[in-house]
Amino acid sequence: MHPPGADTVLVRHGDLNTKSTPVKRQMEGTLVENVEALLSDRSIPGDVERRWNRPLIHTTEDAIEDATAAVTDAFGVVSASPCRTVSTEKAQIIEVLAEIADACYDGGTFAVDARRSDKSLPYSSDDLAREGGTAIWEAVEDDFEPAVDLDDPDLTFGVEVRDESAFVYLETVDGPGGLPLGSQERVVATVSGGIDSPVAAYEMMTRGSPIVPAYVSLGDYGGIDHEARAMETVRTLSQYAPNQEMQVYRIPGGETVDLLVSEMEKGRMLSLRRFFYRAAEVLAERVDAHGIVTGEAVGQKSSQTMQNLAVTSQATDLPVHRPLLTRDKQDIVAQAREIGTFSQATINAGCNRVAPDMVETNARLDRLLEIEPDDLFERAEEAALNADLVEP
Ligand SMILES: Nc1ncnc2c1ncn2[C@@H]1O[C@H](COP(=O)(O)OP(=O)(O)OP(=O)(O)O)[C@@H](O)[C@H]1O
Repeated sequence: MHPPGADTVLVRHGDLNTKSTPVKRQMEGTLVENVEALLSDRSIPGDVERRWNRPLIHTTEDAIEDATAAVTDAFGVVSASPCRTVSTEKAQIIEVLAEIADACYDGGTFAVDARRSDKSLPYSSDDLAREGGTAIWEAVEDDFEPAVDLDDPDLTFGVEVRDESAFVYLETVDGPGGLPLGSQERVVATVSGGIDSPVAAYEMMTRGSPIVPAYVSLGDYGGIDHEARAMETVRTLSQYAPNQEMQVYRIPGGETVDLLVSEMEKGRMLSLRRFFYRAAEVLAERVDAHGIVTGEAVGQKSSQTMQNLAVTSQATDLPVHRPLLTRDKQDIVAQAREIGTFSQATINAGCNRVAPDMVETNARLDRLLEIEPDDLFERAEEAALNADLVEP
C-alpha cells in the first residue's frame, strides 16, 4: 500500500556498501542503468535519480506500484518503498503522517519507524517517532481504538530523512539483494529448463554475473517440448535483465547421447555431464565467460554425490559453480515459483530418460575413463563450436 500522493520510490541496496567509494559509485551507476532498463521494458513512466546510498525513482501515483515491483526485480536492490516526498521540516513530516493515517489507517496496531541520515538536523529520529506517533493517534482516535506495537505492528509508518527531502511510506517491498547485474564477469549457465538450472542461473545473476545460457539438445531423448521448456525459462529470466543479451546457445548433443546410451550403462550420466561441461568450457572461451553454472545440489540425484561431482568437475579447467549445492529441493521449488520459472518446468523429458537402470554413485575417474568414449571431449568441443544462437 502506498500513501496518497506517493510519487517517489526509495531504493535501498546492501552489498554495495561493502565496496570502496569508487567501486560503489560505479556499481550504483550500473544499478541505475538496470532500473532504467526495467522501467522502459515494462513501459512504466519514471526517471531514476542517482543518489548516494538511495537511488530514487520519480514517477506518478498511478505508476508507483508498478515502478516498485519493477525495481524490486533489479539485482542489487534489497528493498524499495513507494513514498510521499516531504520537506525535512519536522512539522511538515508530522502533518503528513497524520494526513496519511487519516487516509490509510484501518484499525489495529501501528508504529513509526523513523531514520535520518543527516545528524545535524534539529531533531532526532526518536523525536520524529514520538511526535509522529502522537499525531497519528490523534488523527484516528475518534474512529478507532489505536494501539502502538513497536515489535510487530499491523501498520508501520516509515520515515527516512535524507539530504533535502523526507520520505514517508507504509510498505517496504523486498528485492533480490546481491549486486547489480553486469558488475561481475559473465558465466555460461547450462540450462535444461528443469526446475533447478534456471534457479541456479538466477542466483548467479543476483551476484551480478550476466549469464550466457547454454542448452544441450538431446536428440530423441529431449525433443521439441524439452527445448521449448528451456527456452521458456530463459525468456522468463531475461525479463529480469532486459538490457543484457540473453540468446541461448543450442549445442547439438543428440548423437553423443545416442552413443552413450548404446555403449554405456553405469556411468552414462556422468559422461553426459562431462560432455556438458567440456562443451560449456569451449563456449565460455568463445564468449569470454569465466565459469560454468549448473543446478546441481549435493545428493539430489545419483550423478550429484560428492564423489560423482568431483569426477564430473574434472572435465573442465573452468570452475563449475553450483549455487544450489546445499539447498533443499522444496526450497528450490519455492524459489522457482517465486521467480516464475516453475510453471514451465513440469514435462517429463531430458536427462531422466537417458538415465540407466543401474546408476553410478561412487565414480572413480580412472574407471570411468576406461568405459567412456575416447572421443567424448572432441565431440563436446565440436558440438560447442557448432552451437547455434537461438532467440529464447
Ligand atoms: N540438456 C541440458 N542442457 C544444458 N544443461 C543441462 C541439460 N541437462 C542438464 N543440464 C545441466 O546439468 C545439471 C544437472 O542436470 P540433472 O538433470 O542431473 O539435474 P537436475 O537437478 O534435475 O537439474 P534441472 O532441474 O536443471 O534439470 C542441470 O542443473 C543443468 O545445469
